[in-house]
Amino acid sequence: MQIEVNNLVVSYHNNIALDLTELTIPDGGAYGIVGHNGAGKTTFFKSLTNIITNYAGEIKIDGQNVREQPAVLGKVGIVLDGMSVYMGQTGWFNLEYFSGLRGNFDRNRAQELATELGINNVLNQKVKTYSYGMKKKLILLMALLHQPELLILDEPFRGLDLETVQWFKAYLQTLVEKQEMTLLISSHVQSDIEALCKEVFVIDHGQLIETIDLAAETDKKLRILDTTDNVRVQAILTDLDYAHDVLADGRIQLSIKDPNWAKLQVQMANEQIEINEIGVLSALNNKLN
Ligand SMILES: Nc1ncnc2c1ncn2[C@@H]1O[C@H](COP(=O)(O)OP(=O)(O)OP(=O)(O)O)[C@@H](O)[C@H]1O
Repeated sequence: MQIEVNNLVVSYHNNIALDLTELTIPDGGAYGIVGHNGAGKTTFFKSLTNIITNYAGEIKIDGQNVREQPAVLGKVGIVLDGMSVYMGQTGWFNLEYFSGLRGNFDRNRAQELATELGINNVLNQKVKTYSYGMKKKLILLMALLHQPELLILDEPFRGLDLETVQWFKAYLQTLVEKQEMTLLISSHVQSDIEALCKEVFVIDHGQLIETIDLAAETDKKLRILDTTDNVRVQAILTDLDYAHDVLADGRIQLSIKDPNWAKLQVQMANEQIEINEIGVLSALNNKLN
């Protein structure tokens, strides 16, 4: 589902929390919304889904104005961090109750998804007996029940164990690739965003400050190089006419796609310069936390 935002301004008590002049998110694929704490990510997600409606400007999903034609949100699933469910009721009760709000409940589909998510055996228990991860999976299940064409996930991995996060990422990738879902996801963890998203929108103080094409970044194969003699390596790079940058801490940023990469390695070996570290440089560095 395509999202179009025009002149969106959201304020809390006269303080502007979000001010997006223009933002278009194409249909299909996974997109990251990143930014420091308080940047406006959750506010953006809430506005997209009519949880917040008191704003100036316009939001369209698949050409429908969400405030005026909220039916379009029937195809949208959202999981906000800290979303609440009825803790004193069972998982089944919550699934039926929240599905009922949308008008129908497909028990078989719920059962299938619960099995995939590994929470089928706890659905008869009260939610207050669930672990944090189980509760999060229950909320995800609610969002997936209606086969959303757009899934919005706010910090979906926070508090989950590594194994669950890995499973969850693979599951989301399948949804995006095989079911052509559009995924909008926020996370403060760089590797999560890099693993899933092809494009990332960076929000700062409520404004869109940058759009990063992660696929193109990966193609450039930019690396951070740290060696036993970075000063000498810089001189070699200059001699080789090898495009590079030097970071404040002396490490060197270069592309291993450069035709001189092999020559550099030979020269370093000849001069007995060793590589301490060669890490991936991401355009996302320092933009998430
Ligand atoms: N209900 C509210 N009342 C008043 N101010 C709010 C409210 N919700 C959010 N804000 C303010 O709006 C701004 C944006 O908050 P928002 O929760 O959208 O940020 P965020 O990018 O999701 O942050 P985080 O990464 O910490 O979750 C912040 O300055 C926050 O303090």
